[in-house]
Amino acid sequence: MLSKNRLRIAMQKSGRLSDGSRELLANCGVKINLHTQRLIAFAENMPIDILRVRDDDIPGLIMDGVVDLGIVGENVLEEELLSRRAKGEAPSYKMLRRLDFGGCRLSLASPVDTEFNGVKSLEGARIATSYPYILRDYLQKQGVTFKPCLLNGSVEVAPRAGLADLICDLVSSGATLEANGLKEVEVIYRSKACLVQREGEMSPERLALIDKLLTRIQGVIQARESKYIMMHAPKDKLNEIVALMPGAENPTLLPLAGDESRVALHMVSSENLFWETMEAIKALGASSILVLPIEKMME
Ligand SMILES: Nc1ncnc2c1ncn2[C@@H]1O[C@H](COP(=O)(O)OP(=O)(O)OP(=O)(O)O)[C@@H](O)[C@H]1O
Ligand SMILES: O=P(O)(O)OC[C@H]1O[C@H](OP(=O)(O)OP(=O)(O)O)[C@H](O)[C@@H]1O
Ligand SMILES: [Mg+2]
Repeated sequence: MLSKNRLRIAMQKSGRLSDGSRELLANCGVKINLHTQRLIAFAENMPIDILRVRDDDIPGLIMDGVVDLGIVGENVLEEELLSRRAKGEAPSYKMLRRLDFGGCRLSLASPVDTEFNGVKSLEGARIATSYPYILRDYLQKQGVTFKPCLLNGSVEVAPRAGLADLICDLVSSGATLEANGLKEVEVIYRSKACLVQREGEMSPERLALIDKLLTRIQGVIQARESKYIMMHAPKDKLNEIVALMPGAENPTLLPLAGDESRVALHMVSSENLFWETMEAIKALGASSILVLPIEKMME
């Protein structure tokens, strides 16, 4: 039985978002044993219960106030929002933040051998999708009506099966489209995983716990996007070297024993350092360039 006093978080049980969701919570110091097939997991060190469900159910669980937080794709959240609005409901939730995984786009795709003459030419077309409301919202704004063909999975087979003229489905690398003889013709929605909170009353303790988690998530994501950079740099080229580093803060400079012309330079960069930048830094006379990952960060 779930306790009313513990924070409830819904995440995808198995699929594209489950590893990212589990890792994020683990990196935030939430200790959960998800190795078992249990659909409910209890954190050992914090008053948090995890509900492991189909991703499609997460927006509804948040909007109905069953869980306090959920980690879900923006695409699924938006579809549920539009679907409930179409039924005359007024669903609500709080978007706490976008996360750094689950990036994909919802796109229209047509068979490679057919010509695409723009969205306006789709009037009356049969389009297979699992996202009828997002698609309708997009096409309606362009004054286009279409015939939806609802499929919950394997949408890519619809044109070859003679069910539809085009599809509207999620794309990331584009490999699935290619394997099915389809080409992406229009992006209609860009999505990432996000952290969502239910509306409504919450105890001060629960709000404080959400706040703590959010601060930790910020630290985890910021650390993942940052690098610690160390090098030996010539003193007369310091400005040029620092200017090459993306998102650099003030560097720390330390003397190098037995070398008057160079210093040890340490700094945190808010982005990854590309090979090209490292080569340019080396060309300015720097050596022993190290780029290290950062585990945690707090400002
Ligand atoms: N190719 C992809 N690359 C990155 N993220 C993706 C990709 N496809 C989907 N996603 C994101 O991950 C979410 C979950 O995708 P997944 O394919 O695991 O869903 P599902 O098959 O509906 O799973 P479930 O069994 O939970 O209903 C999508 O709603 C989307 O936000
Ligand atoms: O552009 P790509 O990198 O090929 O990714 C796109 C595919 O990924 C998703 O399905 P997934 O593989 O998660 O399987 P599913 O159909 O079981 O949801 C999505 O529905 C596409 O089919
Ligand atoms: Mg699903």
